[in-house]
Amino acid sequence: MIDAISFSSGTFRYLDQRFLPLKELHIETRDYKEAIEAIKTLAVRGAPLIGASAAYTVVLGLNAYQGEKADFPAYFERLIAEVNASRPTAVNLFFATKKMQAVYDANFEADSLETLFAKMTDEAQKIYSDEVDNCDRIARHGVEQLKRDLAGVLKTRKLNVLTHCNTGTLACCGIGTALGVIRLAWQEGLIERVISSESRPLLQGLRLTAWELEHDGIPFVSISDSSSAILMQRGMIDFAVVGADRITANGDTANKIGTYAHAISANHHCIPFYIAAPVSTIDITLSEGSQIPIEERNADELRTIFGTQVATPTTPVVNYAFDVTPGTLIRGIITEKKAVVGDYVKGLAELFEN
Ligand SMILES: CSC[C@H]1O[C@H](OP(=O)(O)O)[C@H](O)[C@@H]1O
Repeated sequence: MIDAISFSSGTFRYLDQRFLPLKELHIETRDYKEAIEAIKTLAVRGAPLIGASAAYTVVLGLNAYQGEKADFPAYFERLIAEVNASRPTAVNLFFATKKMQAVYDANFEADSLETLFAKMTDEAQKIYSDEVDNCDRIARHGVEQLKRDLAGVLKTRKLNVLTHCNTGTLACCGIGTALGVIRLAWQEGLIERVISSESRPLLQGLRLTAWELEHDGIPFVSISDSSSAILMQRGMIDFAVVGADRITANGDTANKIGTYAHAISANHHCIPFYIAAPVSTIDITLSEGSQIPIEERNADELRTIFGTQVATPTTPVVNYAFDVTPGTLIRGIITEKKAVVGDYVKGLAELFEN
């Protein structure tokens, strides 16, 4: 499997995704500020991977602490705030730092700093390994949902699937969320071809999903984001499955910019549109999608293409990194616990009941 991130002996190691697919550059760091910068610049990216990276970043911060135990609470509060400020939309980041905070809250008083830091390091590793396992479960639930919903088509032929951005190992720690569903469906002989939309402006689809699909030998084509509608109109897409950065209690879903347009087209053409995401991406505290903070990124991400100026430096730009697809356009939300279909308020709430 692709080695997107790892943590051992106090060192955070990551594959710098900004240079893929043309260069595979692995970076090692023990500096939490460098790790924060890697998240900010999308050297590491993808909601579940951002969560695991955030947890490892906290551990780097712990290992850098040289002070007395009495002064640690103030240091830790600043550290968590710095990590939380790195990117605003993917709720997995905050899910991870809350998990680290919980270990701190439960053990700070009783433990030495050495013992506490060891427990928090174990928690970070668990966050990572849980996301690896979640991908396998999401893939299974997703394939079973496809077999139910597309049984008619599957009687005569395999399926063509649209996906957006990158939701594979580079984004999720394991086989992927949406791309995990696609990988397992391919292995089970259900997939004819993957349609991977480029995902401007940072091209996670054209660069990263294409790289992962080529790595696996899965047939695909890359398309411009605006081409999905004509392929649907021509019957070239049977379903769509994408990832998520934050899902609210009613099923509204924030995902890479361009997702909403794909969902509108899919709805117009009666093509099922699925979200695949771990429960760690669901923010049950938000009732609907307008409450999700949408990251706006640097205008030069549009004005230049990987260092080549393509618009004037003063061209006005609006650069939202995400959009929100209403739950009403979503056929099902595939999680590691189950596929939630229909009443999202009830179905998503049940995921949090023991
Ligand atoms: C399963 S990753 C979820 C999500 O993260 C990506 O955003 P980014 O590349 O900006 O980190 C994209 O929205 C994926 O669908």
